[in-house]
Amino acid sequence: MSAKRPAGSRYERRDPVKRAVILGGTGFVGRHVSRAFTDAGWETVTVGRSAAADLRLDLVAAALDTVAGAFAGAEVVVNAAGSYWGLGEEQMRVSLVTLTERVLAARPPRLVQLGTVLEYGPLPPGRCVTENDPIDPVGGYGRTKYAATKAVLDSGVEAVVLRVTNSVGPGAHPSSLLGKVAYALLEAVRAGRPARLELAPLRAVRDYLDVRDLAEAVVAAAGAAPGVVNIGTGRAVPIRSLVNGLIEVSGVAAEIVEREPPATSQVSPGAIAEWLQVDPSTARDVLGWTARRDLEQALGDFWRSLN
Ligand SMILES: O=c1ccn([C@@H]2O[C@H](COP(=O)(O)OP(=O)(O)O[C@H]3O[C@H](CO)[C@@H](O)[C@H](O)[C@H]3O)[C@@H](O)[C@H]2O)c(=O)[nH]1
Repeated sequence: MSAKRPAGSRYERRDPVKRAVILGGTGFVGRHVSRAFTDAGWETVTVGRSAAADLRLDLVAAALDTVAGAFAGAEVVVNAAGSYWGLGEEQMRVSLVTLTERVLAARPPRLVQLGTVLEYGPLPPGRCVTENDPIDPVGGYGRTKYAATKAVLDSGVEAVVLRVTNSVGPGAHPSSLLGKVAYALLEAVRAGRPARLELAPLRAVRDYLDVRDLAEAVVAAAGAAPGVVNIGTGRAVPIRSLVNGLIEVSGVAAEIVEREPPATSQVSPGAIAEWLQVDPSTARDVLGWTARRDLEQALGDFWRSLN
């Protein structure tokens, strides 16, 4: 370790600022990832299709040279890109797998790939999902995310794949369960009436993270040994309690109506996994990371971010 010099001295030498390129850096998770890197002293470049991105780029359509150019000067590239809400499996294949293949073809110096715990097969209630559990995704989302992970692991690019559980916090997607609830509550506030929340039966018990904890896991992964790491809290909570918690912080009078959706409708990417709890020990040992925020805060901050 070098000796400290007085600040402002002409001998002062700062470490060069490291650059992280965040693909999908204007999305729900990507925005928080970008913020966490900035907070940790990194320079960040967000890449995405929206005008809010530092670099506006469609990673599927752009020329490979252009994608490679986006990685210039980067120490690490984070892949948090790819839409999936409301998309069929074929469309998800393009938005998640083709996109990842193109990122790999552009040879990032180092990659943190955001995968999902839905890449594993369903586990019996009470069991924690570990990195050694069988890969047997049930839905189209889990299958396509796994195909993207496999492309990463087979590519020879130095990469950490994070298999992530559900997350909530400011900017949560309007199509997610908690997004739907929050926007319905907001509409009710604006209309000055109680909310009526029509939902598929709230049977699931899931491991939920504050998205800002997830973002810190990504920063920790930027310097970690290559491999696959599951990211979650290690605690499964009934999603009904999260819905009720959100209603409570909103202060809006609400009626929940639970109804089986038609067999043909896709409720959620992970509707099949009713029980989901992550074993957080690899994340702790390999990344030195543990979730530390509580969900009440995450729900409250999400609600306040909409007002
Ligand atoms: O009306 C509804 C809507 C959803 N759910 C359930 O609520 C949970 C959360 O659903 P949702 O917010 O739609 O997200 P998931 O399908 O769980 O997918 C999220 O969680 C995955 C990991 O767990 C991530 O990989 C995905 O990116 C992320 O969108 C799931 O168990 C759903 O079955 C209901 O019970 N009723």
